[in-house]
Amino acid sequence: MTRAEVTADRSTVAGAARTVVKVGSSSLTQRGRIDPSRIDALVDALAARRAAGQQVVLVSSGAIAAGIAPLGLKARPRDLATQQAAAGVGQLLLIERYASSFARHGLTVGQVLLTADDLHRRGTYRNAVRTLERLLALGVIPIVNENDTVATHEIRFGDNDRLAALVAHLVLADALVLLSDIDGLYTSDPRKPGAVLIESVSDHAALAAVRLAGSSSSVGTGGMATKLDAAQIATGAGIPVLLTSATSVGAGLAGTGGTFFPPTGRRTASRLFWLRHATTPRGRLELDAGAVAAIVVRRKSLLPAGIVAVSGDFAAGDPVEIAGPDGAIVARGLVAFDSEDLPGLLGKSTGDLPEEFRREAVHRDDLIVL
Ligand SMILES: Nc1ncnc2c1ncn2[C@@H]1O[C@H](COP(=O)(O)OP(=O)(O)O)[C@@H](O)[C@H]1O
Ligand SMILES: N[C@@H](CCC(=O)OP(=O)(O)O)C(=O)O
Repeated sequence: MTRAEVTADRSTVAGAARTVVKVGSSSLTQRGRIDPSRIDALVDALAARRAAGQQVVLVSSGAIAAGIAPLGLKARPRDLATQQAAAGVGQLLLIERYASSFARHGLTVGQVLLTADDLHRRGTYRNAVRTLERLLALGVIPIVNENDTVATHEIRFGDNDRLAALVAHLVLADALVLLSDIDGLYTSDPRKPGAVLIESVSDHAALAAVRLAGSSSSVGTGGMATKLDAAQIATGAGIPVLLTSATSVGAGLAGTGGTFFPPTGRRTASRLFWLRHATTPRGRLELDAGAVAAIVVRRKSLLPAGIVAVSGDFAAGDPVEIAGPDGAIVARGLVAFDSEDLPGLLGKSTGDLPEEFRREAVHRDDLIVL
């Protein structure tokens, strides 16, 4: 790609009518507390964007990190219950601070806390979309975080980089800007000599050569790997991504600096887009060859008759992976039965099923072929 083309692509970030901006814990907090000056600097840049008539959705981490000092803790807690308690304390302080900082610009904020389950279920997915759209229409800045006080390891989005990519898809954003404590992706650990900033990534396969280290901060969770996963999810949904430092947010929103990821796929409004990227399917269905052909080639629903084995512990509505006779994963879907009910139904044609179980195991509207 020539430099001129890269520049043209980057202009999509500057001109985006709707942008999702994600900021990490390390860029908002210091020594277990919110750093008000960093919040103000971020808010000033986002408010300037709004003043230019562009919409912004902020995905902000920092709930756990902001709760550390107020709880008298020395470091980020390791156990889930204390993390959840810290998030309960820190999220409130964070939103309070954002609200007063945006108020300096005459802007109102709205808190949106999501769990992965909210996006799995059709009803709550639509609610989330509707609420975000209405907040934006009302001129509010939505501030999204994972609902950490109830999210356990099994039901987490994984990290807020992934959450930001899914939110960008949810609101059909025109750009995703990931802000961190580093000014972009480097060829190797930027704390060591020899690392070079990568300006643009149009071929995700080429990233295999990049050496990724963990987070350099004591409060960040994912390091670079989760940012690259997020960039891949968003660009695959047609959304350009810019990865830059929170201190360069103004330049980043103007499309300069950082690492740019041009879109690789088409824009899609599919509710099931997230399913392709769901971190942890709750179970697995193994099919016979006929059932694989039915769902993959003929795009039919999956009936209990075509399932030969079930594993995992799941409830109706949960995401499961679907494998062929050779064990290869061919699809993902939202299963319509609890795991304890399915084994007794396998191989039976619909007419032979007890009346209360006479339905598809995975409806084709809830199925995504990989
Ligand atoms: N190849 C790399 N390029 C850039 N940063 C890297 C790389 N490998 C590891 N990192 C580290 O990843 C960190 C950012 O991740 P993290 O701390 O989780 O951020 P955040 O809290 O902003 O989400 C950087 O501070 C950097 O030290
Ligand atoms: N939801 C968590 C953030 C988890 C997370 O991904 O943090 P980070 O790596 O700083 O973006 C919190 O607010 O503490």
